[in-house]
Amino acid sequence: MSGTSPALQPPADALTPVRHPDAPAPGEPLGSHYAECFGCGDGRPHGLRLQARAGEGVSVTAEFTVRPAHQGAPGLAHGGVLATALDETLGSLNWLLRTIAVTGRLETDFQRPVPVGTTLHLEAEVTAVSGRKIYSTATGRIGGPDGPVAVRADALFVEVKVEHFVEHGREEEIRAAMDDPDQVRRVRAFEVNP
Ligand SMILES: CCCCCCCCCCCCCCCC(=O)SCCNC(=O)CCNC(=O)[C@H](O)C(C)(C)COP(=O)(O)OP(=O)(O)OC[C@H]1O[C@@H](n2cnc3c(N)ncnc32)[C@H](O)[C@@H]1OP(=O)(O)O
Repeated sequence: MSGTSPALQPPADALTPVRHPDAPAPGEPLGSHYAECFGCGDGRPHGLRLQARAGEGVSVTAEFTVRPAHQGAPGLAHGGVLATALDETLGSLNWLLRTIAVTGRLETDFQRPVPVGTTLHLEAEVTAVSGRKIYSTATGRIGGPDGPVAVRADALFVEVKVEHFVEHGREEEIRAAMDDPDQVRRVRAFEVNP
């Protein structure tokens, strides 16, 4: 069973998403937006280290291999970890729009169990934009990029200013992020708003 609540239905006057002219070319890796991010950073030993690549239009692909640290039931991925993989993949779409946005709502369907050692092949795309609201959808397949869907999600991201993080984040991490020597991450974090 899968379904989407009315909160995730774009309004009738929603716009078709437009890829930013400076977005990475299809196939290019997006890199990490923050080294300590549990989804995409390489600073967290048990993090997902998900690597997303730009696709056509406003879409991305990504892979995540389930490790023992990601178990819920014995030998199987924890559902919350799989939701994180979907959330991270969906969140990376905003880089193609050059928008900073946070997850407002994430609805996930778990359709097949995902064993440890499995690589989840993720695909996501923005379907509509309405003001600050960005509507998107994602699937995670197992057994290959064309394998059966194990998990899927629909989401609403809400555009925010960089002040969202400065106001709400802990000061020491904010300072460290601002001092990050990695130019790509700094650009993604601080220069995405026009
Ligand atoms: C210095 C260091 C910088 C670092 C720079 C890093 C940059 C790159 C970081 C990216 C990180 C990615 C990581 C993965 C993605 C996460 O996991 S993000 C983390 C999880 N999400 C959060 O923490 C968000 C927490 N929630 C909030 O902060 C606020 O509720 C929100 C979402 C910003 C919305 O609050 P708001 O700005 O006051 O907006 P609000 O007026 O309430 O809503 C705006 C519209 O959205 C709708 N809406 C809001 N929430 C919902 C909802 N839950 N359901 C349905 N509709 C909703 C409203 O109805 C409204 O619609 P309209 O009236 O315009 O039609």
